[in-house]
Amino acid sequence: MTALRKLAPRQALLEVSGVSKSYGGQVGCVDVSFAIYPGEVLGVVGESGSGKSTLLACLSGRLAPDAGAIVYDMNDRGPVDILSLSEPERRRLARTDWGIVHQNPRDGLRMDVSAGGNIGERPMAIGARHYGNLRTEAQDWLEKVEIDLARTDDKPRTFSGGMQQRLQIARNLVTKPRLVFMDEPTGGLDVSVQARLLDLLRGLVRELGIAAIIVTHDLAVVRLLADRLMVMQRGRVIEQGLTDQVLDDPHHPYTQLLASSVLQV
Ligand SMILES: Nc1ncnc2c1ncn2[C@@H]1O[C@H](COP(=O)(O)OP(=O)(O)OP(=O)(O)O)[C@@H](O)[C@H]1O
Repeated sequence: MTALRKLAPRQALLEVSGVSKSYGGQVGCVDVSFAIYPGEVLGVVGESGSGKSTLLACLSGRLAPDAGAIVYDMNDRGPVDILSLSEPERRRLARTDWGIVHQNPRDGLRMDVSAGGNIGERPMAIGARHYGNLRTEAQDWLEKVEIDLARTDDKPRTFSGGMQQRLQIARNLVTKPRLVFMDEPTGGLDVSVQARLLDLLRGLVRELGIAAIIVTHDLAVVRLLADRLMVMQRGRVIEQGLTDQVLDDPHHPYTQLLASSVLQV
């Protein structure tokens, strides 16, 4: 008789259950639950004020939710509720396993440190010391994000918005995090710059096998980048599923409106 091997259940990288956060009487997000697996890209869309940024801030440990659990599968410890971590532990996680790409690159870059220095900081924070290797690695990443190597020693404040955003991406990805949180990564950029940046992001995320949670109000961004999509309205998740399925066959009236407004453009 052939022995049937039992498949081990796949461990989620991040498992979120019942997360809620309000600001006084104001609803931030309500009872949000989902799981994300290694290498998967999850898009979170919704109109302004639907709770996307609140959710992202809770997930990345920048804001304490009022209720719920956020369990992250740590490399060295296995699944841990991030709310139970001490502040230094959470900071270490943010420097090693996670990346955070802010909408405004000024929030994610050190504007008074050179471009090369911005990239080298994360490897240094986890122990890299050899100057020559750090510079080579920084320049590899500048090339990956299409920034001229002649700008290695320039400060990011002398860069265009698109270059700053590409530098912020390099700074986050250099240590190959397992999970990257992105808040409107192409917001505030010209349409032509957005398209190039999206292409670049898609290539890097796929090449490195990184899981990502991307918050955006732009359906073109999720169409291009996200394997799965979660739609939020008034703080609640109203629909989630595979991106193409949700956008091509939306069930909730709000998602139908969202999908049809894109088609009409
Ligand atoms: N610091 C705060 N104090 C009070 N209310 C807040 C605060 N931050 C967010 N809110 C409220 O929480 C709700 C969700 O806001 P949030 O910023 O998470 O939405 P969003 O979907 O990210 O919006 P946007 O796309 O405009 O950034 C909104 O009603 C907002 O007014």
